[in-house]
Amino acid sequence: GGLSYNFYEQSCPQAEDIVRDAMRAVFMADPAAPPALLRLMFHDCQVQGCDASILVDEDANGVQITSEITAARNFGVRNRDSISYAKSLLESQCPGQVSCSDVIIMAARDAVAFLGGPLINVPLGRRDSSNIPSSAVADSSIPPPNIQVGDMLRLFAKKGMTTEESVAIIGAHTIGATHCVNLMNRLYRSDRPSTDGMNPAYELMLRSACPRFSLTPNISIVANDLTMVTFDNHYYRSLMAGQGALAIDTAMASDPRTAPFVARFASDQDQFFNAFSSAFVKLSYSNVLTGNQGVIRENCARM
Ligand code: HEM
Ligand SMILES: [Ca+2]
Ligand SMILES: [Ca+2]
Repeated sequence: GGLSYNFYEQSCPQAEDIVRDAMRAVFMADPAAPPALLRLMFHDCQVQGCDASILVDEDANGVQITSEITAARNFGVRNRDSISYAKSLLESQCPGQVSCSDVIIMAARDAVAFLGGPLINVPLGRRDSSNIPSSAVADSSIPPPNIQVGDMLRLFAKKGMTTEESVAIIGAHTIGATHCVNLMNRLYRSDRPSTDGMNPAYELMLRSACPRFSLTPNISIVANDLTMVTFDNHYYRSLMAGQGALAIDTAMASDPRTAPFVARFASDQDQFFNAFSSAFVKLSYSNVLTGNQGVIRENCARM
């Protein structure tokens, strides 16, 4: 698809090392940065493809625009500045060569490896979008926390993923956290089913972390699994115990299409890592611009 494993061999052979070193500094300073950067990649790739549209805040003349980041579904997305930091190092070494969209992919890859996950070899050569991004498209393209299993499988099948890979890619939730605002509906809506597979003790814990009349649902967070700073298979063991924070997490453990993979990943971390790695590469191929399409932005925030 126009991407290759040695894309920067001539134009910027040290590109991957520059990004890795920059990210190591970011990750050492802020343990919440790796999950943020992994989610940033998903939310970029999900909207118009992996084209760094999520980074744009200004048009070509430097005039502020309504950017994707203002979409409600992008609530909590952070660390766009870490991408710009790595990009500025690249610009000083190899000006005009490395796209912002490739930096997003490399940073997400490095985040997974930094927290103990697989080191994923990803093809490079993406180019950046040059059309004004839309927060409305972001809100309609990024899945809601209560997405049904069937819709989730269709979403990832469009990216060529098998059911196993779809279950694996959501294993990204083995790191990071969820803000209470994304849990209130699940915990307190009146038409909630009497059981949606959530463990009662875990539900009590969530309710005390996120009280119904909380004044700080945009600030309070709960861990996505018990090892939120380790990329491991604990997430799947939590799901089997009814301890998934989001409805889609819990649903994967009981749906007959996905449950066998949840169980397998819970007992075999290597299998999770292998399926996650191939799923990550497929995600990173979403609607990429290559060749003469798009541009290499100099400033990731400006068209
Ligand atoms: C059906 C698919 C998915 C849904 C509905 C979903 C939904 C969510 C929600 C609601 C949050 C909490 C955000 C917050 O409150 O701050 C979250 C967090 C997160 N998601 Fe997903 N997600 C999905 C798939 C993915 C995928 C494919 C990835 C990456 C490959 C991913 C990576 C993450 C990460 C790393 C976090 C933690 C972020 C942090 O701690 O800053 N998610 N997700
Ligand atoms: Ca995008
Ligand atoms: Ca974990």
